[in-house]
Amino acid sequence: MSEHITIGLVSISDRASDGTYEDQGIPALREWLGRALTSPWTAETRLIPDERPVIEATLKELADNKDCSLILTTGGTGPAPRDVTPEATLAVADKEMPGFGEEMRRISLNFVPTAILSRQVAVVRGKALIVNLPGQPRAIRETLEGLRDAEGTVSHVGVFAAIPYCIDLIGGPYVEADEAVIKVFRPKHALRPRN
Ligand SMILES: Nc1ncnc2c1ncn2[C@@H]1O[C@H](COP(=O)(O)OP(=O)(O)OP(=O)(O)O)[C@@H](O)[C@H]1O
Ligand SMILES: Nc1nc2c(c(=O)[nH]1)N[C@H]1C(S)=C(S)[C@@H](COP(=O)(O)O)O[C@H]1N2
Repeated sequence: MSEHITIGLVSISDRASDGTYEDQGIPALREWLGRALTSPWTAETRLIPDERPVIEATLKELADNKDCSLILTTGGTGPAPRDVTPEATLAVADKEMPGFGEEMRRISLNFVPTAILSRQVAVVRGKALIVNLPGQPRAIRETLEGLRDAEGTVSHVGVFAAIPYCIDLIGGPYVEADEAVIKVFRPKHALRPRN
């Protein structure tokens, strides 16, 4: 019963977008989603500078015109003057989803004490869930997949566990993932038979 999903992947970095260094954000997002998703998916990718109007226009285009049910941004969530990803995301929001930011900071504190410097937010715009992730490429896996102990058992569940059901609730496709990477949770009444 898996359905196809279009996912917007937006890397927000002055230096990656001007070629100072190679962007690792979009490759890291692609790599993680490639391992995690068992549903068919395609990506709409954008590499853009830390410019609020550009970020807002990109999020609107992906949500409104490109049929993205999920948009993951990476970068620009910190306190530096040019970090404006959360402001741009909130500016295009219909609804704020505070649980994602709260939980990602909690997960990230297991990895770095500077996790509290990320102002990352998540919002719903129309039929799209938009989630900010920090710019460090490794933060993508850390926040989406969560934390494992030495035996590989999950000790802190990543936020991706809640993303498919959120997409169900806003009228998007039914998305499934590989339990070995991330165990998606849905209430019993919302579960569909496996393919
Ligand atoms: N797209 C990216 N590709 C590779 N590394 C990145 C990327 N974005 C961020 N990083 C790394 O993570 C660090 C922190 O990310 P942050 O978003 O704060 O970048 P920054 O220092 O504001 O600079 P910039 O916006 O030019 O990437 C960066 O200094 C860089 O080492
Ligand atoms: N999981 C995780 N979260 C993290 C980090 C990280 O390496 N891993 N880096 C932190 C740091 S150092 C900063 S400054 C903030 C904001 O990063 P950004 O401006 O690149 O989005 O995210 C924080 N959150």
